[in-house]
Amino acid sequence: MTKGWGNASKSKSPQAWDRRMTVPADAPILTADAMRAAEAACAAAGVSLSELMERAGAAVADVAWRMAAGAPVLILCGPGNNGGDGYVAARLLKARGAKVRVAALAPPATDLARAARAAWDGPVEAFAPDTAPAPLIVDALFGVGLTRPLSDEWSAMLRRFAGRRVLAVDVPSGIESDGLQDWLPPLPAAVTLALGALKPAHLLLPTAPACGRVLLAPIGIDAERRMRTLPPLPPETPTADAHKFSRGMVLVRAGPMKGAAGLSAAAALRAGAGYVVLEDGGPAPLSAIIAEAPAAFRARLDDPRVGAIVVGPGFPAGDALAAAVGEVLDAGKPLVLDAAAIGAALPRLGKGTAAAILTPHEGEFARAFPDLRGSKIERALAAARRAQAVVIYKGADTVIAAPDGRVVAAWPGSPWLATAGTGDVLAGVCGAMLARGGDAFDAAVAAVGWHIARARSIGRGLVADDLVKTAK
Ligand SMILES: NC(=O)C1=CN([C@@H]2O[C@H](COP(=O)(O)OP(=O)(O)OC[C@H]3O[C@@H](n4cnc5c(N)ncnc54)[C@H](O)[C@@H]3O)[C@@H](O)[C@H]2O)[C@@H](O)CC1
Ligand SMILES: [K+]
Repeated sequence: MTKGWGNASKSKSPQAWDRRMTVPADAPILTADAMRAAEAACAAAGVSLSELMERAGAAVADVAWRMAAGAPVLILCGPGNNGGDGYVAARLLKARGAKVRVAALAPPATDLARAARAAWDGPVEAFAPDTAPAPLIVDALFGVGLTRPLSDEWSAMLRRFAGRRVLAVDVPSGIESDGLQDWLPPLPAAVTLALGALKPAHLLLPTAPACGRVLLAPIGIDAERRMRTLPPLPPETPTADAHKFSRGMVLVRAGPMKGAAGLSAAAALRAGAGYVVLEDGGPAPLSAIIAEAPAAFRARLDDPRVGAIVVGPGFPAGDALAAAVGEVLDAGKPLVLDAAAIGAALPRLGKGTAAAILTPHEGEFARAFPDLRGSKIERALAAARRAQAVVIYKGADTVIAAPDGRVVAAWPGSPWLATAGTGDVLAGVCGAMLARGGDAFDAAVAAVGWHIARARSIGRGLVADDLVKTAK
C-alpha cells in the first residue's frame, strides 16, 4: 500500500537511512479542508469513514512492523481520528505478533476513535512524564486536526523520546499541516506516513525536515492532483529529424555582471536548447554560445525562431534594466524573468504579454509581492494569479505555481544548490524548457526537476559552473 519503502533491517546504517529526507514523486498534496472534502466524497461514494480508518491503521501497522523489525513498539494515541489510526495499528500489529504498548493522552473524543479504541483488546496506559519508551515510537497523537501548539507539558513528555526511532502518523504531532504556522514538533520523525495525500507541511520549511522520510498511503481517497510533488524528470532525446533551431532558440540579455548571464546561457544550452545567443557577454563558460553585440542582439528580438528570452541574471535594478525589460516585453516572446527584472516587468505582465516564468528567491519575492500572506504555496499561487505568469518561488522548499491553480512543491531539492550562481543556471534552464514550446508551467516544473537532478548527481563540493560544464 505504501510507496517508496526500503527495508530498514537491510540497511547497513539505519541511522543514516533514518536521516534521509525523501518524498514520493508526483504525489497529491491536500490541505486539511481538501482532505476532509475528499474523505466526505469517499463516504458519499460508499466507502465508510471507518473503512478509511481501517486502511490508514493497516498502512501504519505495515510500516511500523518493518521499522520495528521485531523490537517492541509504543503507540501514542491522541483524542481524535489520528489517535484512532493508532488504535487500529495497535490491534493489527498485535495480531501479527508484535510487542505493542498503547499510551493515550486523553480518551477518544470521536465516534471513529472510540470504536477503534474499543476494538483494541490490550491495556491502555496514560501517556505521562514517566511513560517508559520503546525502540519504536508511533506518534498518533495529532494529525490534521491540530488547532494550536502543543502544551509545554506534552512537548516535554514527547522530547523525552528524542533519539528513538519515530514513525509519525500523517504528520509529526505539533505540526500545523497546511504550512500556515511555523510550529515545530517536539519529536521529529524518522518516517512520516502521510494518509491519503501529502500535506503542505511535509514539503515546506521549517516543518519539512522534521517529517524525515515521507511515505504515502493512498487509502483509496480520490485526491485531486492540482497540487503535487515534483514528478520524475521526463526522458528527453531529440527527435531523429532535430536541428539546432527546432530544439529551441534562447536569447539571454546580459547586465553589468556578465558572468551571471554567461551561466544562464550555458545552462540553456546544457538543458537542451539548440541555439543560444548571449548579448554583450563576457567570457562565456561554453564556446558554443553565440555572443553578440547589443545592436545585433536587439535585431534578434524579432526573429520568429526565438523560443524564449532570459533577462535578469546579473542585472541590478535601474534604468538600464527597465529599458531592457521593456524591450523584451515588446518583443512578445516567452520570457524568463529573474531577480530585479521581476519587479521591473510586473506592472506590464498579464496585460496581453507572452507566457512568462518568474524565478524569485525569498527576498525578491518579498520585494515584488510584499502584501501576500499565507503559506508559501498560497503566496506562490497568489503571485502567479496576479502576474498571470508561472512563478518559481525558489528556496530549499521551491514551489512552482501557475495562474490556473496548479502547484508543484519540489522539496527536498539539493542542499548543494545553496551557492552563488545556481539561480542564474535555473533561469537559463527555464529558457531552454520554455523555448521548446508548450505549457510554461510544465516547462518550469521540468526546469526545476533538471536543476535538482543535476545537483544531486554532483553532490558535495558543487559550484554553479559544475551544473553546466559537462553533459553527465
Ligand atoms: N481525513 C481522512 O480522510 C482520514 C483521516 N484520518 C486521520 O484523522 C486525522 C484527523 O483527525 P481529527 O480531525 O479527528 O484530528 P486530530 O486527530 O488531528 O486531532 C483533533 C483533536 O485534537 C484536539 N486538539 C487539536 N489541537 C490540540 C492541541 N494543541 N492540544 C490539545 N488538543 C488539541 C481537538 O480538539 C480534537 O479533539 C488525520 O490526520 C488522520 O490521521 C484517517 O483516519 C483516515 C482518513
Ligand atoms: K501524528
